[in-house]
Amino acid sequence: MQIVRAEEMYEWDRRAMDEYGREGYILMENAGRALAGRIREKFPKDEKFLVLIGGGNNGGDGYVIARILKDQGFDVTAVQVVPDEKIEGDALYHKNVYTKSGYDLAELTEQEWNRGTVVIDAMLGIGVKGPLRPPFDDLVRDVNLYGMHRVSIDIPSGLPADEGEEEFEAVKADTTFIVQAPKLSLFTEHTSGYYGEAEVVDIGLPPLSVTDPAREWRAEEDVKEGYPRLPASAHKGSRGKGLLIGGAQMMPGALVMAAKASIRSGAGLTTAATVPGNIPSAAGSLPEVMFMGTEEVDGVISGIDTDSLTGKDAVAAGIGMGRKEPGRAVMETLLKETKVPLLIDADGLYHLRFLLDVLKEREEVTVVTPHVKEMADLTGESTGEVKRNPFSISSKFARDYGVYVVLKGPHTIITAPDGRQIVESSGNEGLAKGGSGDVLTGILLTMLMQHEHPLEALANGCFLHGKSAELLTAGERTVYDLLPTDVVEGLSSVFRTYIKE
Ligand SMILES: NC(=O)C1=CN([C@@H]2O[C@H](COP(=O)(O)OP(=O)(O)OC[C@H]3O[C@@H](n4cnc5c(N)ncnc54)[C@H](OP(=O)(O)O)[C@@H]3O)[C@@H](O)[C@H]2O)[C@@H](O)CC1
Ligand SMILES: [K+]
Repeated sequence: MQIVRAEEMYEWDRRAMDEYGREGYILMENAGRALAGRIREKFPKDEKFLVLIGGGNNGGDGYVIARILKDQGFDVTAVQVVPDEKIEGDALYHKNVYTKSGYDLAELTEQEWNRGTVVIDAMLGIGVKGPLRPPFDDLVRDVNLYGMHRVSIDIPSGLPADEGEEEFEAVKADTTFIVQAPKLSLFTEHTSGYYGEAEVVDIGLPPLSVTDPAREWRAEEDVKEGYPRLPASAHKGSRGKGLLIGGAQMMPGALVMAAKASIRSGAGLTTAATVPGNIPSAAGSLPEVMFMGTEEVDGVISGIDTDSLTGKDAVAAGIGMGRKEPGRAVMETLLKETKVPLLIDADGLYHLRFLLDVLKEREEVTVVTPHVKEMADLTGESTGEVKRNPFSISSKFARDYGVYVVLKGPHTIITAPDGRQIVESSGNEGLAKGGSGDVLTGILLTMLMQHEHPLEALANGCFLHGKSAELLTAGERTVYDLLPTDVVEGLSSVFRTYIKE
């Protein structure tokens, strides 16, 4: 499913009319009808609806919804919150249909506020610009104040559709029925909460690609389709030989979790390279993994035998490695000498910010997997800027350095060097724990070895990780006690449920 900016949504609508000959008022009828259908399914007939209608096409949708619900016998009070001269075009057409149907408009009084049980917010859609002007400033506050169930049409009124805007006042919806395609602000941290429970409603626009490069929200079916099948003749070579590099003397756990996640997610053979002192205990807990010692200074990795890179299908480095000086040279060597996909995470990302010129020179596939803070440090932006602009900041970094970016968060945004983006939303707050990232790194290492396309590999890896958490907390675990190591064990259920034929 495409994730659109406001201007891309308008482009879609315009092409539907200009190229496909669909009249605007028919598109609005279809939109309102689809939306009313969802409202009817969600709420019992004894609810009292208050429909607030604004002056643009969002208000036009509101007129159609109010009429259809009234046609079907629902108790609906409709209020046009702007003067008559503000209603034009397709919205005016539908206002006329509404009034010719014998339906009237009410004044918004204290009584109406108190009578309603569900408010349908069709005041402002994706056309909102700048700070709210009267009467919307007061109306938005009132909608948030009265104790009705708040249903926003397309987008909570006042909320920007795109990323980036910092200051706004908006309806805090309980439910949002999004028209045709999710907008960027559904996925940005400071805006997503305003949507409440969000559902995309297909209003029947012709299937057009309006995002270029493609920007897509992953559905579960896509994962199953895109997942590489293991041939019956699979051997460890065909499943991939991966190398994980990380771990300092005081931090053995990260590498162990990543290695375990790598083999559980299907790697043929995983080798873990770490400081020699960590090997006995790590090897004891992971008999399936091969271990090799690195050079070491002050308890951290200071050098790696580049022969160990030969014969590998992918390499992941940086987890639990520490931030001491010697690590930088190790990362520099890896950037220069790794001829297969190289994934850099955690402390590796810390070192990477001093090696951006080397990164730029690298020609083979490179993947970085930052969370917001790490992304901020890599790009020199503030964490606030990254949170508000995750799509464009990821895209710029991916293009500037020719890398794949996995920006981790409640909605993980995966970006290819050409700017294509996939949002993967599986997972829950149980994953917000030290070690989750290490598990993801292990899974992604395996995915990079098994998929033909890195973007697909990374999206599927994020899915496995997030879905494992979801399945576990739907069963024995809760978001409070879930551990990263549980997520590794939970992979079996994800494979069984979503991948296995
Ligand atoms: N086109 C499509 O692709 C499709 C669109 N569809 C629907 O149309 C919606 C978009 O409609 P839209 O473009 O008419 O804009 P919309 O959100 O109603 O707002 C415009 C109104 O808001 C006002 N206004 C703006 N800012 C303001 C502020 N700060 N403070 C106060 N007022 C402000 C502005 O007033 P003005 O600036 O003119 O005084 C104008 O009256 C979209 O969300 C979806 O629901 C679907 O049906 C089908 C596909
Ligand atoms: K709205």
